[in-house]
Amino acid sequence: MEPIVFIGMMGAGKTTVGRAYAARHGLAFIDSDQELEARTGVSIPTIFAVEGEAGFRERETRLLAELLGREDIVLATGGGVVLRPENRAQLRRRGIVVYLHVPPEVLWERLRHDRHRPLLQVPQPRQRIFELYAQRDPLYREAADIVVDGGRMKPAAMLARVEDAVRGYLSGRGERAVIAQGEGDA
Ligand SMILES: Nc1ncnc2c1ncn2[C@@H]1O[C@H](COP(=O)(O)OP(=O)(O)O)[C@@H](O)[C@H]1O
Ligand SMILES: O=C(O)C1=C[C@@H](OP(=O)(O)O)[C@@H](O)[C@H](O)C1
Ligand SMILES: [Mg+2]
Repeated sequence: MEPIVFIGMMGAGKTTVGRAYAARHGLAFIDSDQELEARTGVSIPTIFAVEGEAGFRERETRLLAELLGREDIVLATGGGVVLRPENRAQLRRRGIVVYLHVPPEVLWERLRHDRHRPLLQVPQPRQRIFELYAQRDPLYREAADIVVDGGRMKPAAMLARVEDAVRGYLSGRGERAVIAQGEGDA
């Protein structure tokens, strides 16, 4: 099966929910940012500091193309992966793409003390989240096969919604209904 790919804003729960989804379904989990950190040996903030956002985006695009070629993985992307049209096209071509949609005020509650996201190290981080949301929400919707709405819900509740949505999506694709049944029973 092609990769199940989580997209959405910083703090939407891509890493948290993606890892849990993979564990429940016996799939390998890869987080794009963690993979970049493992390969470069430095943190995401350090990549931004040394190469700028442009350097980070180059690495992100190359890695996305590579990982979308794999089978039977769950991929958590970084929030900015949809910025490049070529990435959106790749996502649409290959991958079951799940947009975790979380409103910006909830994202802010989760991220206000976070120091690991370089784009939020600005004087007005709350405003920045709202701006990024306004810019990116249409791009996530463009790239997604499935949109899952979340708000102030625990990761387990979000995971349950994702499982329902993916199962429904797969069962609408003919032969994949068999796979979806198996996953649902797991
Ligand atoms: N459903 C949720 N409810 C509350 N906190 C969450 C939820 N999902 C994730 N979090 C927390 O929000 C932060 C960001 O989650 P993360 O999975 O890293 O998001 P992303 O990878 O989309 O940026 C983490 O501290 C995580 O523990
Ligand atoms: O939104 C973004 O542009 C970014 C999101 C981060 O990932 P998360 O969405 O997992 O926080 C990480 O890729 C980098 O800091 C840039
Ligand atoms: Mg993440």
